Amino acid sequence: MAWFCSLLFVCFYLAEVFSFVSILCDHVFKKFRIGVRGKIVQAVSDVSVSVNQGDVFGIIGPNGAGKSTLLKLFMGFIKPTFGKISILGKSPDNPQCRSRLGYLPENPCFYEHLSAIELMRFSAEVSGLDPKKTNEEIIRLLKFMNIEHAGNRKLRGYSKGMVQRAGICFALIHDPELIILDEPMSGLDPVGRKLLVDLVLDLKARGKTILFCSHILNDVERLCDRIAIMHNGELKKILNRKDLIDQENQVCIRLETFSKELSDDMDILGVRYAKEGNATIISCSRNQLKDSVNMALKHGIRVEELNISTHPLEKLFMDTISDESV
Ligand SMILES: Nc1ncnc2c1ncn2[C@@H]1O[C@H](COP(=O)(O)OP(=O)(O)OP(=O)(O)O)[C@@H](O)[C@H]1O
Repeated sequence: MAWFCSLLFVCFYLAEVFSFVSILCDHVFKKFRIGVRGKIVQAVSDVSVSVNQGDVFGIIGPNGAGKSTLLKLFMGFIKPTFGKISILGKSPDNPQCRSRLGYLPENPCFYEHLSAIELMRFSAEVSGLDPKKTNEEIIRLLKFMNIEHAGNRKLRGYSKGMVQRAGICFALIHDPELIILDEPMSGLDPVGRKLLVDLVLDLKARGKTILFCSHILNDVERLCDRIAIMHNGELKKILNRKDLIDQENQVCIRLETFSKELSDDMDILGVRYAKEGNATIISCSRNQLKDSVNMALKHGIRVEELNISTHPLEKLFMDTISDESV
């Protein structure tokens, strides 16, 4: 087993060297000490994950799960108590790596006396972007996020959603390879959310790597190649598109009586039968639905309820965080 782990680790590093991996996080822990007695909060606990170049990777989890702390560790704003993080093949606090990163914090707090254009120009200069390209990008991004009419106005006069839009432009002005967004949908109206979805898809099409955390499962579901579920500082599960499709295919049928032929919970050819009070609950995939219902009707058993999974991520999320044994 030990040799297998070592081999896996070597493979991880080789992939990183050849730039297939944008983020590598290896057994990372982060503790905070709070209060005069130095009580310990374990914000991140033994998280190992890798994000491949060109992927859209989402992190979801309840409030206080450790999502923002993990993103701050990736950005190098705080250091892990234990474990190793590599961003674009370098340490997160390496300046060369910083200029290739774009970041939107959870609550953007910019100098309010600057306009959105001044803010973006500042970011572009710090990142060493060609001044000619800077002007083009400023216009393009302000237009894309639909705030070009307010580009010269001071940020102190912006609404929450406008600050968020300016923050997204700020994160992208230097055309970074890796974009880390903490709650990017926060404060955006439905039009703004749609713009952001289009923006993420455009960035993905251009080969960028995007990592974001969000509570809006709908957006996470439609954008991400992989989704990590965090709870109590731990990474409980990583889902891919196939997991979502499998879940979407799930059907739950409630029959009015418990079949006498079923002595206990049973699994027959992928169809699961369970007792719930006097009823039978059948869980199967959509293509088994017709046969399962026909069989019940043939035996004169009435179908009381039929549930077809329409929010696969929500279901997988709720199951994961309610199952403490995971
Ligand atoms: N600087 C800090 N000092 C002490 N505790 C902290 C600090 N930052 C985060 N924590 C604690 O770490 C835990 C994880 O916080 P974090 O902000 O990462 O959660 P989150 O998943 O982003 O939550 P939310 O969805 O509410 O934004 C929480 O218990 C929080 O109180």
